[in-house]
Amino acid sequence: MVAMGPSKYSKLQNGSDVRGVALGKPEAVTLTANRVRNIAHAFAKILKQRAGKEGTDGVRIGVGRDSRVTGRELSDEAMRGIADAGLDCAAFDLGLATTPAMYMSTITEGFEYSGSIMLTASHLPYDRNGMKFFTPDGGLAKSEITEILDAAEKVEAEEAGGDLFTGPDQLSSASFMPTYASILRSHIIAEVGAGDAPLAGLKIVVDAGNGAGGFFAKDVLEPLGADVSGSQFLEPDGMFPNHVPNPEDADAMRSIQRAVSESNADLGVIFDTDVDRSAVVDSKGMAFNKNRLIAAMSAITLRDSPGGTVVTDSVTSDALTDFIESRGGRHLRFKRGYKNVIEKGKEIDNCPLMIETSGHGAMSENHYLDDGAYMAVKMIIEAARRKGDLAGLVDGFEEPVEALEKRVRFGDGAPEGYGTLVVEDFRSFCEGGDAPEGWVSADSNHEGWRVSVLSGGVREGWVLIRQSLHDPLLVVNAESNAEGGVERYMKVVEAFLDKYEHLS
Ligand SMILES: O=P(O)(O)OC[C@H]1O[C@H](O)[C@H](O)[C@@H](O)[C@@H]1O
Repeated sequence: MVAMGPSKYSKLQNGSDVRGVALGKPEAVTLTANRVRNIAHAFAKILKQRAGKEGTDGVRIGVGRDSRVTGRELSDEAMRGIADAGLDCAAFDLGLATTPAMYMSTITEGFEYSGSIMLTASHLPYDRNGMKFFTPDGGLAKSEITEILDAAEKVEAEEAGGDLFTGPDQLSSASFMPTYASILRSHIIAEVGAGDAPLAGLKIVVDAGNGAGGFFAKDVLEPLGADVSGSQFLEPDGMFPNHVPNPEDADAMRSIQRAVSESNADLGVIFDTDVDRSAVVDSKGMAFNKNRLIAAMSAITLRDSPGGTVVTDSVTSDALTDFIESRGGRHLRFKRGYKNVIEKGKEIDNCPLMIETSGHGAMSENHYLDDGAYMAVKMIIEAARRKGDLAGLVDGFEEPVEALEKRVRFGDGAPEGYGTLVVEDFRSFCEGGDAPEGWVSADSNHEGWRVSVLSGGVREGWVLIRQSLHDPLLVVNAESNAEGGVERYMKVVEAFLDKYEHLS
């Protein structure tokens, strides 16, 4: 008997998102227009079932997209798929939008959609696209995405995605981004407390990387008095001709640092394509991304929520823990994956901030929503209050001298659970006395295995080996406060990994 591989729909699942190739040779395209239509159809039907149970009538779903070249076509298909789910299903085209705004459209008065779909593949190349789903309860979980994809597969099998029900009343367009921008503006006005032009005198450069974030300069900052001249790549362009829209990317960060310096700005803000992530640069060019952004956001939130817990992903620096503790907080270094981080935070009393080094950051005060624009707003409010001095916010936080991330792929034939097996071995290696002197298991290990490297009894660095969340590979992270330290640790790791035949 031939074993069944994963279905074409289930292969589109990437954690709590749908992702695939949307452009290219037909045989390479996995996220076809037809599949998007069937997936949206399945989402609408699932919402309909839920609405039926709750005794409410009708399902209204908003559809937004980032600047990708395939965005409009796929959005049109998603709209049809929703309308085809029944006469009581209506689809609203929200046009160019951001991922967090799509969630906000489900809870904002006057819109209150039953659900929303965002077409985006975040920072991935121009030929990819994807789908994110929201209801008023938040972003859908991994298990719900599996449920939708299974149902979509059935829709395809039954060929039920025809034009049977689509009537003109079921397809409309609506404008939500101006409402969302006004929510952000009101927050800045209220928090800075300096009238209706609280950003007058501040020069802020925005880099939207040709994604969906251009509205932030024109509709949020400028109306509040900020000078946004010098902003760059605000025009949506799905070929992303300037740099990868990704605040984790070194070239992207250099680009905004250059823009801040050339235009003598007080601040720079950079977004990823769909604006669920952001980073900031101060007037001296200091980058607030990764650990430093977490430190800054921790300082802000712990001031307002004393003694709170900050949940982060697993690859954060030891110095970040020290910093959070120095501000009276507790650092829970959890797992990679923004959903993991946010869901963990929801379980904890007094957890104001859940944030990843990738730049996904959510706050309990903002619906536990990872919103890059909201995080930028928090940093801008702080900059306005402190007359631009963001460096003072992270006083005492030190970046490590060296840091490295290495991704080690599994070769063909690697058995199921290979990553877990290697990680378990690494744990035994560290705990069984085979590791070099000074390698001690870290206090908390929620994912993979992390060791602290001590030198003369003093913490010098750390190493973490973990299975990647989405890919068949191991990720090794190492940081050291000693020059040459990372190279030393990596020699140990490479010698350890050498014996595994399925690692390339
Ligand atoms: O495990 P990795 O391969 O490093 O990927 C993990 C990362 O994947 C995506 O980028 C998600 O948006 C992040 O939330 C997550 O942390």
